[in-house]
Amino acid sequence: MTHSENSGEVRIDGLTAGYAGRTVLHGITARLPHASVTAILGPNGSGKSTLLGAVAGVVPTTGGTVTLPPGVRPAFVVQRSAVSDRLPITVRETVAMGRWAHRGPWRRLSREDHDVVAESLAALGISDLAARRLGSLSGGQRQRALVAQGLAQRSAVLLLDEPSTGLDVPAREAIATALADAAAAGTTVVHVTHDLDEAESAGHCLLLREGRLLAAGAPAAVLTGTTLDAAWGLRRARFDVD
Ligand SMILES: Nc1ncnc2c1ncn2[C@@H]1O[C@H](COP(=O)(O)OP(=O)(O)OP(=O)(O)O)[C@@H](O)[C@H]1O
Repeated sequence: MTHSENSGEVRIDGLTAGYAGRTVLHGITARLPHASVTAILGPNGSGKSTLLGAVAGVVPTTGGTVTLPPGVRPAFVVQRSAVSDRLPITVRETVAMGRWAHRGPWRRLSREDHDVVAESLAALGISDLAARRLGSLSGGQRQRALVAQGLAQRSAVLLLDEPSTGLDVPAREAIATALADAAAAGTTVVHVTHDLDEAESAGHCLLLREGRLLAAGAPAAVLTGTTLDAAWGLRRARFDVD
């Protein structure tokens, strides 16, 4: 991971990464634009989570570079299934953990920390759930809490792995609005999604197939019949063409 002067975008150049000697990403070069929401799409196993993990710094890279804005430590919201529902913590404590990067876990939260936690809860519409135990929540409520934890980190780069998968429309809309607001405030937001409608409302899209970048750019340019056909064979299912 290297740092250099840039506007806040994330640059990925010739990135190769994988697990235990097995290469999953093969020379990905892409930009994740500043103050925008980027959607990463692709079939199961195409390397979306691996790419996000490599940008987050939790998946080791074997070649190429990820260049973050100077001094930035990305906020990373993992898949809900990766979080134990047995953790004996409340929603407020879960979101407050997002401040640990700033305070360290054993320091008292400052007034500013408390304000950021309250704002993050409000942004996801879960202020009324603050005292509930995380493990007692529905999947959608828990996912909102995890996104709020990501927001509370106030990082310039916010990475989320399938934040909306399996959620109902109000939960999806709450998350989409919170991400759009974060981008409008200058955050580089990147999320993995399987939802083409969600990708269409992003500012930028990356489409992966078998660990390679098939297309990148504005949703209208990436989500065409030709590219979707190449990725999934979906052309006839979604577009009445040919
Ligand atoms: N921790 C791991 N250890 C070993 N191999 C892994 C690990 N995580 C993912 N892989 C492998 O890497 C490849 C890409 O997986 P990845 O999770 O990045 O794909 P994805 O596009 O996010 O898939 P999905 O849509 O199913 O979530 C797959 O073949 C997967 O089996």
